[in-house]
Amino acid sequence: MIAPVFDDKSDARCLLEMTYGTSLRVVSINGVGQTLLGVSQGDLISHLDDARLTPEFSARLIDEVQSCFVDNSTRSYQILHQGQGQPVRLNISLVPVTDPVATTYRVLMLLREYVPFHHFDESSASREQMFCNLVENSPDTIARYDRECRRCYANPAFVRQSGVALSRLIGFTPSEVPGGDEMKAYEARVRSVLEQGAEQQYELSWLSEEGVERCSLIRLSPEYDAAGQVSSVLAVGRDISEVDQYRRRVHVLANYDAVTGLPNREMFYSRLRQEIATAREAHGSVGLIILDFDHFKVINDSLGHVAGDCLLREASERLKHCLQHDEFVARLGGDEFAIILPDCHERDRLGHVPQLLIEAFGEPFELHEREIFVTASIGISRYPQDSRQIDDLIKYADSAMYSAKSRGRSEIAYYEKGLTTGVTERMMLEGELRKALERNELELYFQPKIELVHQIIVGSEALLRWNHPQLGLLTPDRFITLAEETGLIIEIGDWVFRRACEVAVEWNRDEQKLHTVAINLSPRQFVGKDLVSTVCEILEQTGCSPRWIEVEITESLLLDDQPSTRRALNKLSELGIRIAIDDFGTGYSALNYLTRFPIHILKIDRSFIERITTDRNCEKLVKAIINLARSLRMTLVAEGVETKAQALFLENLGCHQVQGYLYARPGPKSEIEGSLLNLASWTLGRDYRDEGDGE
Ligand SMILES: Nc1nc2c(ncn2[C@@H]2O[C@H](COP(=O)(O)O[C@H]3[C@@H](O)[C@H](n4cnc5c(=O)[nH]c(N)nc54)O[C@@H]3COP(=O)(O)O)[C@@H](O)[C@H]2O)c(=O)[nH]1
Repeated sequence: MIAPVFDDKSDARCLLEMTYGTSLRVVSINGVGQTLLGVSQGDLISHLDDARLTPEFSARLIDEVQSCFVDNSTRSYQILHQGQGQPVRLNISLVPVTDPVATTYRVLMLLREYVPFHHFDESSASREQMFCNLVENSPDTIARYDRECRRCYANPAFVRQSGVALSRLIGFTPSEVPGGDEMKAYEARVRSVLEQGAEQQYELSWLSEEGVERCSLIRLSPEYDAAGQVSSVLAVGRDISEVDQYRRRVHVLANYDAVTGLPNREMFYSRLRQEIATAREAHGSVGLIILDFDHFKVINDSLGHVAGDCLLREASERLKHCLQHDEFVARLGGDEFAIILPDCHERDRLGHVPQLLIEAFGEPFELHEREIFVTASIGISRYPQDSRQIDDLIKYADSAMYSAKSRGRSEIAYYEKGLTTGVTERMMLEGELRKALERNELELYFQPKIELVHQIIVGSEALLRWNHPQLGLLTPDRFITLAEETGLIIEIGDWVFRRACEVAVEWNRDEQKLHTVAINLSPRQFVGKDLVSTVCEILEQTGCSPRWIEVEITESLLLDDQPSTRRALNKLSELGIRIAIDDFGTGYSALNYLTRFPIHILKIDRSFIERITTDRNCEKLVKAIINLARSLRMTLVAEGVETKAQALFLENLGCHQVQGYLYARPGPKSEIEGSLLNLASWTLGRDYRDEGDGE
């Protein structure tokens, strides 16, 4: 390693060798060294006594080298040397060079002419001035730290950036002034450069006095004294705050969701990978939860995307509150969230957290000054019980979530073998639903509606069925959401409307016997395509009177006072079509829409009817709904009446119409026609509104 150091042409260098601790010889001397000493290489390749050096020079050198040898340390001294002309004062440093050969000891001699300040010539003085200007005017911060890591120089840029007076900076270490944890770490780095003598780069971040985050990229270069020892560290820092902010922004965009601020899918994957690796090493477990809102699309379509985003943000906050510090929640996209529970087994978090999450949705969400109830379905998979593979765990939690959805709202499902076939089925159904219309596989079933006072059939609800070639008869819960999500509901909805009108025409041939057919409309049918034009076209083509038709919509459609929805409903009402609110009483607590929209019928949800004879609160609620309907002069229909007791109860409370298995299950047209004949009730259906308040 001596050669490159020794060949350096800028310094005078000479390699000395001492044998057996006494005899000293010159091994080599570079050109600068020869000039400075006024000797040639040939003169010196001998014992020093023979060389053309003064006896004082040689004696002092031998003395100093022996001292080096004794404690194997660096020595520095000054000596007057009589060269070829004027005597020169030399600064000499002796640096021991470890030599593997035990009998010889080598020392590197560095020679530098001592130049007192007044001997500087004009050019070196102006050069000094130039460097001084550069340093003092540099936009980069420049500081020097001594061996104790105390600042011994700071340029104006440094003073400006630190916001601390120069007098407070000089003589202090970074951890003393300005101080703080970041500065402690920085000081440790400066000290390591002082110890190891190797250049390093360091990114220093701190908060400015104005509370703004700043960042500097600092090059820490060791500086050596004449003895070759690191005497100080020069720290040149460039302000990269702007770059840092841009870098952070990119990091946020790449790893966080813009709507909720939660980690996104990418970050979720890397966190899950990390947790599984930790669990693998520690023989631990990880729980994965996938949570999806129920009917979010309907809310989004009916209330608009701004409200949808508000809901996502509020829900994210609620989810975060259910979790402990080491648990993790991410938004995967749409209304799908993922939660990672490390060590879930030990702490039984998997038994607890899903329930907390469901409860978090128990309170209504306030959107545009309205209260909206939203529920969520939850699917769970576990590492390592269900799988050791990340992709499998995600797939399994997803299948469990779909299984929860198929059971209804607010459900929790753990992954079980065989569930994945559910997801495959969903994908398969999507492809086949597209062809179902062409293949004539869709069919309308009908369920009669009975007027309670006279016990006569006044109409039927059209309920869609899919005669699937392999899976048999499918009810809407298997495919309506899918149709809504894929947009197929528009085409299917048109088909339903047309078919229902055709049947209404048949069942109302005898003008004396009014039989209304109720058609379910999805909120998606109100978005985009002109629903009213389609309805008018179908009515005209089928010859159906609007009086024979009712449309059933859900409350969610009315919550956002969309002008287009209001216009469509007003036009349908003006045509003579009656409008019913389906599943009334579930989900939404804002009722003022009842006065703003043309609503004619309220259908009380069957969950209330189910408990009406056993639950006092339920009874009170149904009574209140009946009174509300009466005061608004609306027809009231109770859904899901299964027992005579329920029917009697409803009749006593003054409910107008009922529908349920007690009278008839939904069936194909021909079957319903049979029961209609049997009931011999093709008499004139009566409208409570036409009769006043019906009291
Ligand atoms: N957009 C469209 N939605 C539709 C269409 N056809 C149906 N639907 C929606 O699917 C929901 C479920 O329908 P279905 O599975 O047919 O269930 C109906 C009845 O079978 C059931 N019902 C009726 N009486 C009883 C009973 O006594 N007990 C009991 N457990 N269930 C009963 O209720 C459903 C009818 O209820 P409702 O519509 O609320 O009046 C259906 O609710 C529609 O939302 C379509 O063409 N387009």
